[in-house]
Amino acid sequence: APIADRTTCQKTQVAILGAGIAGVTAAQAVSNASITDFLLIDRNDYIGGRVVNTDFGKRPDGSPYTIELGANWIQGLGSVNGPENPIWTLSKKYSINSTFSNYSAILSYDETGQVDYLHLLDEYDRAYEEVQKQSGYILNLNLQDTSVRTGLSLAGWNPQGNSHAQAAEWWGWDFNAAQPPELSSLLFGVAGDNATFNHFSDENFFVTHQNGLNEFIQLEAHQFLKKNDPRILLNTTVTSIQSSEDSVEVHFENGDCVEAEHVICTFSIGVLQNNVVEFKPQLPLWKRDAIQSFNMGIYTKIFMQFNETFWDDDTQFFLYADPYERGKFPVFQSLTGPEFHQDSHIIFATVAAGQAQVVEKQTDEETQAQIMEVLRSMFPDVNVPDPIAFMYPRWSEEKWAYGSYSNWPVGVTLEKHQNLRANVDRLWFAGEASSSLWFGYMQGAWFEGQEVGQRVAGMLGARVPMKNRGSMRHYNVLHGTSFADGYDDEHGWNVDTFADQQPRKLSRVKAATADEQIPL
Ligand SMILES: Cc1cc2nc3c(=O)[nH]c(=O)nc-3n(C[C@H](O)[C@H](O)[C@H](O)COP(=O)(O)OP(=O)(O)OC[C@H]3O[C@@H](n4cnc5c(N)ncnc54)[C@H](O)[C@@H]3O)c2cc1C
Repeated sequence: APIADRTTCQKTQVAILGAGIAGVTAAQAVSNASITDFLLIDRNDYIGGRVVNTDFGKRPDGSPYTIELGANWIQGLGSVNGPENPIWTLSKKYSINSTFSNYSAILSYDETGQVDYLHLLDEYDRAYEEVQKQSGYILNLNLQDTSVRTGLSLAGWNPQGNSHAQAAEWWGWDFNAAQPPELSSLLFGVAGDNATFNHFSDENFFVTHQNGLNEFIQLEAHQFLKKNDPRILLNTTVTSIQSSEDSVEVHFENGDCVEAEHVICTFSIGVLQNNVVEFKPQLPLWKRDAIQSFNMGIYTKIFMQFNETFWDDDTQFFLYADPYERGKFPVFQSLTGPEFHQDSHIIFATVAAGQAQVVEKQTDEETQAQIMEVLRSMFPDVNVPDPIAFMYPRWSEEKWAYGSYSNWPVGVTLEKHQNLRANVDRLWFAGEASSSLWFGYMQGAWFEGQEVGQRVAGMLGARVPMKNRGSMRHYNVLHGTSFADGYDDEHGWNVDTFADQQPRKLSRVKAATADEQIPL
């Protein structure tokens, strides 16, 4: 638009887009570097992003419980003299209530009722130990990555046609990854598991805090922000991000805009993949490729309150093997035990990936009817009543998330993932998905936000740790394992596969340039 038509944007040094964990830690790092001229912007009306709660059900006095719709566990806590998960540290600092998740307090079921197939969980674990070894070889010897499915098969684990084994596998893999083994990278899936559960520790604490888990993020934010601080802009939806050589303009749905020296974008990759925000000029190919290559998993908790507890209240988990569909209401988790919401008669089901997608498209009534059928088959000797409260979020449809959390797919290399992390000049990216070790977890968002906040502070002249100085590395071109002239008879390649019949072979000596990487 001609200069005269343009509204003048509010100027700031750093605009941080998204006030989830990554946005808050980025702002904190900027603030800790004595840079006070920044803005923290979010379309929601609260700080916390995917750490979000809601009121649910009723206590005897009529008041509701607080339940977590997003992150619920602090995963991998830390050991006495070893490193500690920063989320655990903060949860202790702010006295967030949580309870040890006892994964041995589990019973197994199928469509005929309670059936003990828990030995399959051990069998899966033994196969998974083999997969862990494969991951180590792949990393150390620079071997080609493959899927967790392939790794499990090579380790002798084949749940085909066995619904009990499929339930055990869902419990072992999908419950955390939010995607099935065939969609998960063996190398990075296992390494990510190790980063959380070996580097820190193998415990998970389930948060029951009645002010909501995101209280720790809000209290931490208010260590450096005042109450009603004008630097926080909530209810503000970003529609476009326009980069130029010496500044970045951020435009909002309400017509306002901000001009910043640096912008830190912490939107989920679901948001970035769905083009809700327009980038002008469009992001470079290496960045768009990385964004579109990563996976966003869906993980949905379906909450129910009954007027009685018809399940064993000493048991935390009820594993269900559906005879027809893998992952159909595979786990029910009781919250009525004394360490949770005692006598609340609340239980919730978890679904992930394709099953979550189906459930999120259905009405509450449809889903409730399906769940009741499952519960009545699991407890054939009990008169299972209908729930008195029922609700679940629709993560795949939330315009500010488009999914629950990321999962590393087969085919994304460390370099391609680095392209997801890297800045494009003055535009920086951070969030759980940009963490190569802790993608999918709150701690991933925490570490990435902090690093990028420090880098931006460093660009603005602040003293920051050496390792976080300057632009982030990116790769313009990512090479495959085969050269064009290797597509020959010896490899069964005896016709030309170019659509326009124009062979465009690159020679072995000439490296591809960014231009040549334009998709054919
Ligand atoms: C169902 C579920 C279960 C989970 N379980 C766990 C768990 O048990 N343990 C664990 O460690 N982690 C868990 N996670 C993952 C954890 O919640 C995330 O890793 C973490 O919260 C991500 O933080 P973030 O800052 O990267 O992103 P976000 O929290 O998504 O922050 C990004 C912010 O950007 C805002 N935004 C997006 N688009 C726009 C726009 N156009 N304009 C303005 N603002 C915008 C959003 O509103 C959001 O607040 C779970 C997540 C989900 C959804």
